[in-house]
Amino acid sequence: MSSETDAHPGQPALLFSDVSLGYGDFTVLSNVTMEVRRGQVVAMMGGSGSGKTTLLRGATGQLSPQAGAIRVFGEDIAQANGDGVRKLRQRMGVLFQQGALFTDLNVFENVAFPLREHTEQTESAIIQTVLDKLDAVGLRAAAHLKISEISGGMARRVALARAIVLEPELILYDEPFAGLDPISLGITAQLIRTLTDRLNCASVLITHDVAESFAIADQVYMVGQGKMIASGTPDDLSRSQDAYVRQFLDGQPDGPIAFHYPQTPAFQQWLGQHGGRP
Ligand SMILES: Nc1ncnc2c1ncn2[C@@H]1O[C@H](COP(=O)(O)OP(=O)(O)OP(=O)(O)O)[C@@H](O)[C@H]1O
Repeated sequence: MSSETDAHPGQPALLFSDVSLGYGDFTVLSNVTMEVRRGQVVAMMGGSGSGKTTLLRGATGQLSPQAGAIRVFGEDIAQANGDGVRKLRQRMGVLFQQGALFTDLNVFENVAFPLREHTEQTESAIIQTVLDKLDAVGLRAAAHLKISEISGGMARRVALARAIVLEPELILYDEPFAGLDPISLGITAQLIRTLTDRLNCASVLITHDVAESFAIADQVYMVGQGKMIASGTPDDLSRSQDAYVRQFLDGQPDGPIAFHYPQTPAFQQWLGQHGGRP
């Protein structure tokens, strides 16, 4: 696929080497190793609470690993100083679940915002770039609309145009398909693939959606039970007989993925303080 035409085959845009991540002395995921190269779409999958968002926080440097190293464009992000992290983040686009558009700005100004903040481009260059990015998401003719005048699916696409306006080398998408109707979902998935190919960037999707992500991903990583459960191409995973992978892909209610959040000492303590029965 497109990874074969990778313009930068030498160095992954994102590399996790034997990484453990968590909060305080609670470890969410251990020994995670994965890489994402330019031109690749990589899907990061796992059940609710398995640690997908935690991985994303590691990639942006919001969370330092408890063990191992996270390299962004070859640099250890946990070792970088404030200025270094800012420079790395400028080369990344992050699309959060709630696209958080500015409701007091119209569509055009929302997409123009990062250009005004981070570049010295002239007004005519800004108009050209913003219309070009809106065109890439099919919303050139919606430039003048207020945020209150566009649908939820359109708002996602505006947020996507804003995330790519600085032409990032790495884009992280947090649940890009959540809450979209089947048509918008298919359009968004194809957009992610097309933009990855056009910008030759590396794209990481955090998602539960098997069908859409398998249709566009070059590589899939699946986390669960505190570790990396499986990795491979969508075809590799589709053929897997691993019980966790099968339960996740087939959406079976019974299997190794527990419905109940596990009881922790902190919960037992809270319950005791509130007079609940164990
Ligand atoms: N700020 C935090 N402090 C302490 N624990 C946290 C924090 N954020 C997340 N967790 C815990 O880390 C674990 C993984 O959460 P995370 O949000 O990474 O899961 P997820 O796979 O993204 O889930 P979902 O698909 O439901 O969004 C959970 O047990 C959660 O309770």
